Amino acid sequence: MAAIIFDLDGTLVDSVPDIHAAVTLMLADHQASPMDMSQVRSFIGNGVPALISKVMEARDEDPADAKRHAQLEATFMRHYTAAPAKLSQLFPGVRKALLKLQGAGHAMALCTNKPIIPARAMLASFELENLLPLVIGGDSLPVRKPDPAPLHAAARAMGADPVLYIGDSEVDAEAAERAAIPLMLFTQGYRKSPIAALTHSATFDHFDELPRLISRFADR
Ligand SMILES: O=C(O)COP(=O)(O)O
Ligand SMILES: [Mg+2]
Repeated sequence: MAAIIFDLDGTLVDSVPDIHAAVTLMLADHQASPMDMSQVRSFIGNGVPALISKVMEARDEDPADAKRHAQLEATFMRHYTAAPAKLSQLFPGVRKALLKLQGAGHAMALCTNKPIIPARAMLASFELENLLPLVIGGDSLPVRKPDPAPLHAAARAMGADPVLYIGDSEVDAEAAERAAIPLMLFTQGYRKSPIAALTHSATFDHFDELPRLISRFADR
């Protein structure tokens, strides 16, 4: 029975609204004007330090200014951990699909570049913590996706074979390829490239399709 690893932002949860809200509060605290939601969405995928660097670049600040970067990151995290799941929503069908997969006996884990504290808080808000008890966050290991190590760590912890990965982005495709784990690409997330540009084993547009897709894939 295949074990399944899920990405979080842009895969299970449309999390941009809360990330955008925390960026807006961070910018306000540092006397800067807000940024629109679509720009913030394009900065998501490589974790919080990369998000802060991209915000700095967009504002003609030098992301290599470590002191300024650390200040902004601390401000962002203060706002974000206070409300990681106030405006965000699960993508349609996520809960039903996870319940179905759990019922079918699949071991499941979360592997996200989001720091572990807001990642766990988000799972709790959506009452998914029992479905995804194992969480590898962006700060759980010295490296994050697209390094394959977080996927390997999740796979090892579940101790099951084969393993499938469900994600939405360029980062997920690269991590899966480097980990030699098949990726099922959710097409409605935060990907910036065309589907064909990303290495994947299957695609799906709605979580209602996922349980059948996984059982067909595992039966091959
Ligand atoms: O925090 C990010 O930038 C992305 O998070 P994800 O790995 O859950 O998509
Ligand atoms: Mg993602």
